[in-house]
Amino acid sequence: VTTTSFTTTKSEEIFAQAQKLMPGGVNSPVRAFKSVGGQPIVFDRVNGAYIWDVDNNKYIDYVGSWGPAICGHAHPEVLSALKEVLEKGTSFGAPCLLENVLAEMVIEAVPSIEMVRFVNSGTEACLSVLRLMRAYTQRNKIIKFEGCYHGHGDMFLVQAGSGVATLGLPDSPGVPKNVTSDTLTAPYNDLEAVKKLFEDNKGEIAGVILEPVVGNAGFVPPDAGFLEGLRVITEENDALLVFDEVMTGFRIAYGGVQEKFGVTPDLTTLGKVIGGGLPVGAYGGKKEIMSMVAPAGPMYQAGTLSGNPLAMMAGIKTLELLQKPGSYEYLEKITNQLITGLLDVARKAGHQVNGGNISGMFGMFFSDTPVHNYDDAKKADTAKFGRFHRGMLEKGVYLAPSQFEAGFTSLAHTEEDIEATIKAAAEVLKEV
Ligand SMILES: Cc1ncc(COP(=O)(O)O)c(CN[C@@H](CN)CCC(=O)O)c1O
Repeated sequence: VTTTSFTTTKSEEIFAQAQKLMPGGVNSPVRAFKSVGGQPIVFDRVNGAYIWDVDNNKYIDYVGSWGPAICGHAHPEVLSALKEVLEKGTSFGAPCLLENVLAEMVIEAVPSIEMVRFVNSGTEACLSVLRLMRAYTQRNKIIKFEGCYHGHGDMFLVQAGSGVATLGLPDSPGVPKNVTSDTLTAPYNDLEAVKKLFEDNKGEIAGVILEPVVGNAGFVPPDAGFLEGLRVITEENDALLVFDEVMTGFRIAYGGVQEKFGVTPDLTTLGKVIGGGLPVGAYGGKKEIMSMVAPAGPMYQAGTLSGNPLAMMAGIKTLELLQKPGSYEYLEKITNQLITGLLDVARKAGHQVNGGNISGMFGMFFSDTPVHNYDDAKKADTAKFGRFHRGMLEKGVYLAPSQFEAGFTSLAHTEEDIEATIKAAAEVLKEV
């Protein structure tokens, strides 16, 4: 895909103005292109696998709004369902049937979820699940993994991935030490480190929370036995196992990583895909645990727009589309074709690269060692990644603007899109 004259005049104007109005000109840090350099692209519209920016450049999109656009942007069936719901109002602040419908679909799909609560973002889901972990076990400490990102809640901003890693931030200011003193960290894929933390903090750890396939340190899948090992260790210590499937839910498989890998956590967080592009998050798990959540139980959590009909309908239609036979086989096929092609042309151009995919989630590191954890990921050549990102952008391919993010495909991506992307990469990788 080549764009004749790649001009970003309007993007630059709008972004210059944005920087006067909003910190860094964005409403989420990773969008500012800080780690890849250069001018962020201001979107005008999206459709299917494509983006058009305000200068009318067209791109093949491998970010998909960071996951929600798994059926393709602005899917006609999602939009028409939303238009119908719109006629009846946007938010009730009261029970509505659509909440039951999406809840039933989520409970039906996700092995660990017997009962679910909807919220408005992945961050909210993770904040809530953290409180529930502590309320249920009456213990305060949690284990998270270096490079994993669970939203921007204070407790999680320790060795976090995603934007925190992208910007190379130390743990964020404004987070009191006494808040993060209960957050223990271990390297991803390191069961011995987890065992040691449990030994050193006997009876004090509420549970372990992780991205069961990491997307926020770049794409880092679990080593064989890692997830199974965590399930055993948490059971041995009467601690909870929590999968943060905000990114992987309904993407790695319809039932998430827990279905694909056959390891069932006690609690799960969801987001992105289940909102079909509207603000939704969710947390759920065993009825016995979820029954602690107000008003059924004493653990408080609430939200004005939680479960609103618009967001529920966007999620319902998205999951219906994903239920169509062959969806995940298609995602696996085109995404494996993509990453195999990218790694191949990169090696042919003399670069050391590692990467892979699981279903519609992929990643590539400019690194000569396979990446098993955050330390490995940080050894990657992020400067080269930045040059690669810019080169691909100018050829009409929009990749996640950070080495510490994953890539996402959709049911709307065609084999022609994949081939065009690989062709563009072959040209760019000769120069980076
Ligand atoms: C595993 C996982 N858990 C929680 C979150 C937080 O979800 P949100 O609050 O951004 O909806 C996320 C959000 N992911 C980032 C992308 N890496 C969102 C993009 C952004 O921060 O702008 C996540 O990946």
